[in-house]
Amino acid sequence: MIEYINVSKQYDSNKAIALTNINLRIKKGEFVFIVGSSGAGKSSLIRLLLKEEDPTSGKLILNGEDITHVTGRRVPYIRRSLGVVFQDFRLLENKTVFENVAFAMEIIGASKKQIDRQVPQVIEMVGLKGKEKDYPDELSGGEQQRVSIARAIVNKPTVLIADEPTGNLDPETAWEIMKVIKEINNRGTTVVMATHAKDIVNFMKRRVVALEDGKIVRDEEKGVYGYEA
Ligand SMILES: Nc1ncnc2c1ncn2[C@@H]1O[C@H](COP(=O)(O)OP(=O)(O)OP(=O)(O)O)[C@@H](O)[C@H]1O
Repeated sequence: MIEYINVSKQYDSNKAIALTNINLRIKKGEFVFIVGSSGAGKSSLIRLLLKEEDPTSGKLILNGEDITHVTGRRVPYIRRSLGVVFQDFRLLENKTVFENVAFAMEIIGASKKQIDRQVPQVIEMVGLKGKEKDYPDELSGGEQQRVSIARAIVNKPTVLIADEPTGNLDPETAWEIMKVIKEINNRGTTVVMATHAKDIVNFMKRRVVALEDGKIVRDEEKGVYGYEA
């Protein structure tokens, strides 16, 4: 469902190559950790999938569609099948928990009826029932990340992409967030998670793809973090 075929990315012709000949196939329902030191290319790999950047060469397939080069108008439709969670939550501070999640549905033109049905469901799923009317600044970091996860999954994406989702959280809260992400994966959503969280990767025993200097140096079915940091 996600396929990188010989993908390379160079941001600037006089700069180093961020990704070199990436061949990676991720099946529906898989849980994949992307690991590697800072600058190894994890975020670049994700940005290509989100169509924030085009590959310099190679081919990128998502759900059977060639998305290597797509025109601007098609990009929002591609993004609908991708839910994204970032390290820094990126919530709208002037909107409540409910409104933050509802906004993701409003953007794609969902009806009020659909919103009123789906938003409470995902808010409950991420464990925030009772917090619907709270604003982000009234929530803990872990709770804010739960809101951002609810927002990412409310439109039922086929893939959840998480770029360092536990990076701003203490270890205990990080585990709580991982439980939520794991549950989303158990319900059938593919998860691609870039992370430096060694303990989490080692405990989960999921597929691990390791990048170094823009190249895949390891791809293991039940992998470990494999670095000391
Ligand atoms: N917008 C950009 N313009 C130019 N070069 C970039 C850009 N984004 C990333 N790079 C370069 O591409 C390489 C890979 O960076 P990338 O951000 O993908 O690494 P990363 O593994 O996600 O790192 P981190 O763990 O710090 O987030 C680095 O050499 C970086 O300097």
